[in-house]
Amino acid sequence: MKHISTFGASGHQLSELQLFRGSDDAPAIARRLAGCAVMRVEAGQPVAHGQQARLYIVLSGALAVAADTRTGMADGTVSKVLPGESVGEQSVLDEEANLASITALEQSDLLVIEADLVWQLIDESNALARNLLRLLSFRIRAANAQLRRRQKLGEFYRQLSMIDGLTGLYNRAWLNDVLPTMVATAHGAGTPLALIMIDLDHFKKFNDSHGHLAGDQALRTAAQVLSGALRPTDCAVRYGGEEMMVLLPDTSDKVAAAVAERLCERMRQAVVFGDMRLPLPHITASLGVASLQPQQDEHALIAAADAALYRAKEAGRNRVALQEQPA
Ligand SMILES: Nc1nc2c(ncn2[C@@H]2O[C@H](COP(=O)(O)OP(=O)(O)OP(=O)(O)O)[C@@H](O)[C@H]2O)c(=O)[nH]1
Repeated sequence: MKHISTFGASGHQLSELQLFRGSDDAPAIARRLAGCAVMRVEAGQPVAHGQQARLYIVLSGALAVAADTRTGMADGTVSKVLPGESVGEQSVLDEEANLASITALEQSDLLVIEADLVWQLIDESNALARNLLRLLSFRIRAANAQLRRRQKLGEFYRQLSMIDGLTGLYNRAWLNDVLPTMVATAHGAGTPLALIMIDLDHFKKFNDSHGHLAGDQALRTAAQVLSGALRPTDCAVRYGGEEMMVLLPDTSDKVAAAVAERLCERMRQAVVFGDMRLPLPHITASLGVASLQPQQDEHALIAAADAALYRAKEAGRNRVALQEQPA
């Protein structure tokens, strides 16, 4: 940055500077600014702002202001500051060194106003105070909008990490996150909670006979059967390889058993296409149903459904087994 002139000698007018628009006593303010430095900064060069808080007003050229790098808000957002616009007003107001990284996009001439003088001018000029408030309000709105965008993006990626890529069902991470709350809610409200564990039958054989890609397609088909057969409040999860799970909040054991029978039947009827012309053999599934018992936690609920599933396999597969009732 090179000192090339003062504002008074630069030929620029107060009316060019947005922050001073509408000033009641423009000549007096122009006189106060007359001795302020005009600095030249070459394209690509940083605007040195050091520890001293200063207000920079672009007289010609353009600056790029990158988002704050120290507070972790840096996300590649760059705003452009054009002639008449200012940068650094916030550092002047909160007396913090400027955290943004400012560089010249082209050769630029900048009016530099030291913090002390900015404060004196705020005391003297209502127009400057008003313009500053407007500018800050605009900046706060822009920052809020950016935060909201970032939150939405964060939520999007969070949800994405909870979805199984192959089937589109919720994954184990989602289950670990949500099931403890579902169990606590059911205990707290005294409402039932049912869980159905589903395992495709002889799936190893299916894979071995038709290939892993056909196996993947069968898993997708099974997931569609589950998603298509449930109420909006029910959730389907891919629990592991060919093991899936359905959570049925507020559902009695009798209703859950009926749902499991329906899923078993639809699974039997589902058609798996290896490609569009070639239907593969039907798949079947074994299902184990459990209902949340008093004092039971999520692990015990899963174990009960797993035990029922095991009995369904033992009894010949392609069927539903209910949890054993306490004697
Ligand atoms: N294609 C495909 N196969 C998978 C995937 N995840 C697990 N598997 C397969 O699922 C099969 C599960 O086999 P097993 O646990 O022996 O059970 P099974 O052959 O279904 O026999 P039963 O459960 O006793 O009826 C294994 O061959 C796994 O490789 C997957 O994402 N895609």
